[in-house]
Amino acid sequence: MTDWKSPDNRYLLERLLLGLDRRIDTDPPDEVFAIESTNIAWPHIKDCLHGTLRTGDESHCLAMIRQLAATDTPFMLFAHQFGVLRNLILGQTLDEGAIETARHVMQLFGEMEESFAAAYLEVFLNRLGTRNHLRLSHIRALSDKNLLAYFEAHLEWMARLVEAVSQREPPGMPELDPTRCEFGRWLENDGARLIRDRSHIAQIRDLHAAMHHVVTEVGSIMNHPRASGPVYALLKKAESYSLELGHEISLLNSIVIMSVYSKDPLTGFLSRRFLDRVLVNQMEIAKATESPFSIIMFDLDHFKRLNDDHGHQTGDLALEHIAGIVRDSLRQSDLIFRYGGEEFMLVAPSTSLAQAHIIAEKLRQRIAGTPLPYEPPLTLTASFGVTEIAPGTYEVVDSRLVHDVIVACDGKLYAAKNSGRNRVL
Ligand SMILES: Nc1nc2c(ncn2[C@@H]2O[C@H](COP(=O)(O)OP(=O)(O)OP(=O)(O)O)[C@@H](O)[C@H]2O)c(=O)[nH]1
Repeated sequence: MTDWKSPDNRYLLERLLLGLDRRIDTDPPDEVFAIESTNIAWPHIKDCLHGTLRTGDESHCLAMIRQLAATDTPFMLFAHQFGVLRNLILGQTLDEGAIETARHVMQLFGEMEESFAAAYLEVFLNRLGTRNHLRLSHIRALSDKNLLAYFEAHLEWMARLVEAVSQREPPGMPELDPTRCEFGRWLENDGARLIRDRSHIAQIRDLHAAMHHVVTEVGSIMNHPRASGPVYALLKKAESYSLELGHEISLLNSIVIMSVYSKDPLTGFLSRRFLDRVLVNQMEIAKATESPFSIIMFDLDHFKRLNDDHGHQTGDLALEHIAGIVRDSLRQSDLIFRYGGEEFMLVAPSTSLAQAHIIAEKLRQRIAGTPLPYEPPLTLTASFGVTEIAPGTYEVVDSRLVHDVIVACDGKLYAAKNSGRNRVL
């Protein structure tokens, strides 16, 4: 293997780079114009290369690479511009008819790129390890893990992966067979029984298998001489699959909560005593899966009047009627609590504010558009408050945070009542 840092090679590259600079000043090729006008990293790449070639010290280049990695700038952007630079130099060398030199330059650029990609991968692995550790700590903090125990097992699997790749040790890789890791075994057995929707389970299996496939690829190439760039790209993909998996497991977890925790007998909704625990858990899950969730509080309008005019029994019928509409309108993974007499709280995992507004608006319309079968039919309406809980907005999950979130949502509901009822705020 040639060494691009040897004095001879540095001299050759520097000479070619200076030649290119002269040409750029007098007769700039189109690629340079396009890339200079669209990207600010281009001069930095050239400057740091000049510096490295002159002194043999690549620390300036590595600092730039680490800076790119630390700000999550895709390596591809760097690699692309580095490739443009290489092609310009190659083109110039070929124009001069120096075919052997061109071949040599190709090899040197390949080595330089690998050295930069390795530095980039190292920073990425450190950051991935830290992120994964943080996700694990949020899952470990859960009071009722239920299915999230499998996400915890999966995150431990990810931690082994990061360790094995950092050490470049294929034997240290976690279980690669998607049906034999802890999550995979659960998915094949109890998971398949829990998820009644066949297409949903097929989707989760595919996602899980795709992640294993990507990681198997990492294991097979990581010790190849130019693997850092592809390993980085594959791991980035594996991390995004991993988060998606966490998201799916958290939705399944809600199904377990809805089927196991005790319910209010009239509406069949979860009783309020579990609310704080569920919200604390949901906040940790949101942190671990890096996805927001939303809560919707809603309250029937003028319910006292309905009780007063038609009797308490009719009031009870109305509550059952509303419960039926709500149940028919929601996902299996949404958690619904009876918060007070005629007040409800919906906890919608992995749901943004905009999505939650759509859900609330749909509920509002269905409630107002489906009169209680009575003689004559009674039109009911409800008012809604919606709040999003984004994982980036809090550090510590505690009862105070839960309290603040409920107060914020209740405030919206109160405002909806005050601004005329039968609306979503
Ligand atoms: N039938 C019945 N009524 C209930 C139940 N729980 C609470 N209520 C009644 O719901 C009514 C709620 O009244 P308010 O809090 O004044 O609210 P509202 O009349 O709906 O007025 P707004 O919320 O301001 O629109 C009270 O009369 C409660 O007695 C229940 O389980 N069954």
